[in-house]
Amino acid sequence: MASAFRIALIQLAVTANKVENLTRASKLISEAAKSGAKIISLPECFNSPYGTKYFPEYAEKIPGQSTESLSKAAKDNEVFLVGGSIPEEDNGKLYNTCTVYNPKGEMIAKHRKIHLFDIDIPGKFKFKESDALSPGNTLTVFDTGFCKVGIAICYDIRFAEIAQLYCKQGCGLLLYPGAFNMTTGPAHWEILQKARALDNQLYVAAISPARDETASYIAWGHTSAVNPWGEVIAKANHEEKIVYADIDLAYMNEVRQQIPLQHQRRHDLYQVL
Ligand SMILES: NC(=O)CC(=O)C(=O)O
Repeated sequence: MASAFRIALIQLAVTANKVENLTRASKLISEAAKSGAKIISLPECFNSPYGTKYFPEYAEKIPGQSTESLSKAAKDNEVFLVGGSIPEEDNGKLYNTCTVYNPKGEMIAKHRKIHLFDIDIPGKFKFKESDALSPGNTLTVFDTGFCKVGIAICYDIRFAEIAQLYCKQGCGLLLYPGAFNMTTGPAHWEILQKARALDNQLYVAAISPARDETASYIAWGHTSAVNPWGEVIAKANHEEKIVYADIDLAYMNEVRQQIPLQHQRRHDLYQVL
């Protein structure tokens, strides 16, 4: 399998119309596949506006309407597809869930957001995802043949240990469907991607919905990809856009040889268990 491949990150303009979101996502997935992308990702909450009041209304069982549409898009375009996330209903509980498909359209992974977004920045921004959602309890890595890919959702990017564990499990790429906002986005979105990429010397991408100034939660946008040297190699502004990034695992290995962090850890003194 090739050590260099293209990924596409779809900064989708999500609306309140679920069918419209699914149709538009499928169209952009086809466009990205035609441009040579082998792994394609949608943003967090790609089928619904982001907000605790929307989750119960848009929630679906898996499999359901949205995941059937993702499976078909992966199969029709013969790509690995990371389905951003959707509000999922299971046994009376709601989750923020990412499903992943192989080029045959088979679901190969399902990841529920582990850390719920409960923050309070007085006078600026408050959000309590746990008012509506329950947290997931598993970490998620899948293999593509190109490299192993680790998945986590949005707020999960702030927890460095997950990325470290994924690195230890052999991932070359971490994908974070996410929707930062106008307070934390400019402050932390890019620097967190750089931090996870540099700490672990791998590729990191974060995939946001496009910004909708009329929404109750205004997403920062700025879908981007960062290489193992900590450089932003591809980036959107805030409008709908497909962001392409070329992943080069030979380059990743070069960086790891030049600065051999992986072999220099003092596990005799410390260890993340
Ligand atoms: N929306 C999120 O889950 C996270 C976020 O916006 C932040 O960490 O900031």
